[in-house]
Amino acid sequence: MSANDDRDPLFRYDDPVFADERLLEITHLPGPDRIVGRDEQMQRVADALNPAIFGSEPNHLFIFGKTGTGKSLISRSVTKRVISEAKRDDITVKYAFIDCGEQNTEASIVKTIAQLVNEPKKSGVSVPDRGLGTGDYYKRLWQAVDHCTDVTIVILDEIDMLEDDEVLRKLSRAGENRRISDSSIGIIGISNKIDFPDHLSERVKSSLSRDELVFSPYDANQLVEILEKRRDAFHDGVLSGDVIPLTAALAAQEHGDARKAIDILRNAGRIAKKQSASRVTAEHVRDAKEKTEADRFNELIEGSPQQAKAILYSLTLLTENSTEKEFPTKIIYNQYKEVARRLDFDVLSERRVQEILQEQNFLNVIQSEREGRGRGRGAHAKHRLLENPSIVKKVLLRDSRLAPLEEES
Ligand SMILES: Nc1ncnc2c1ncn2[C@@H]1O[C@H](COP(=O)(O)OP(=O)(O)OP(=O)(O)O)[C@@H](O)[C@H]1O
Repeated sequence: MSANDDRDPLFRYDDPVFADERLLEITHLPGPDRIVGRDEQMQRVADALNPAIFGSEPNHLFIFGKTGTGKSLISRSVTKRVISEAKRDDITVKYAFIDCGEQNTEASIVKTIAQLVNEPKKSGVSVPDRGLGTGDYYKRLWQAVDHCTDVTIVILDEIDMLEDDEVLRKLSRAGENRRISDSSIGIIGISNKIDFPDHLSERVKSSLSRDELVFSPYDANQLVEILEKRRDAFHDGVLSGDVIPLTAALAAQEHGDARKAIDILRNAGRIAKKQSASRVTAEHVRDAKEKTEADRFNELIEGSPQQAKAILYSLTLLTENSTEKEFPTKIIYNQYKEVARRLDFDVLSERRVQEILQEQNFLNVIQSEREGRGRGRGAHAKHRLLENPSIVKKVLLRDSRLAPLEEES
């Protein structure tokens, strides 16, 4: 009798494809021996954080680069190494990793850092989830930082999504302003937008001295190397010879994006497993690319209201049926009116549609550029999809309220 004979037959207990799928999950932090081609950037981050090892204030640092170029990986990896090195001299370094896309208000950022750092027995304070004003959360943060750590490293991912940059000024000047006396704080800000510092308020710009670092995209060879170092996520012999080079080539098409490469490889394995295939092949990789792009687009529009989806659908129809790529608001509006009627939606005003297009531009779903300058520029903007229309359409039609469009198309 085998070990699985008494298990519930409803489930599967073997995995013929993956040996350890977690190695391909986005939350997985690979060890230094699996990190490829980032020695120089790692050294620069280490230089900025170096004082923390002795309990002194690190230099603040902004890291820029396109998606999937290893910005958060290198920040987290070096921070962890700082923490363990400091520990050898009894220095406590803690870190808070915050995604400003999800938490963008001053109060929620301060609260989260305080909760991550705080040990109530040491600080004598608690940090409740709700019920305090921003000022009170700051007070508890200073208490927590002073009593529970020597150095706190705050990593702010997607820092350009911050609603108010005042939090940067307060965190960076906490020591100087005697908010904290026995501890210090270092900030690592991460962004895809290289011009982000230009948008900081003058107060923050002048008070936040920092180093800056740019991460360039990977080339296809580096992507191959990154994937090779995760090959052990699969059982021996499961990956066909062309799978890794093809995955790397597809991920390098727009820019060398390691996140996309790893996502495609993981999805290819999942598709193969679903089909009960014994090997992952080039065909699985191609299907996985489409799924990866659709999932990514889905993440971008997940929270969007149905009216916004109808507007995007209108832009998709225009894109599909024309050699043009960019369309003025007016044209999109005319198409939208027809789509809204077909869906039995209330028809929004042109001004509202313009606003929604601007929001989608902000979310990086579309790109909007004004034509000329001066007043009324909103109405004269031109918009284009940033994703392949067939993928956009597929994802939009996943929404059951938009599904009737599929039957008619
Ligand atoms: N040099 C590298 N070596 C090994 N794996 C890497 C490397 N760079 C990135 N990765 C992997 O690629 C994925 C994306 O990396 P990461 O999240 O650091 O990118 P990012 O630049 O912060 O992207 P985003 O702006 O989208 O957050 C992660 O799974 C990470 O482990």
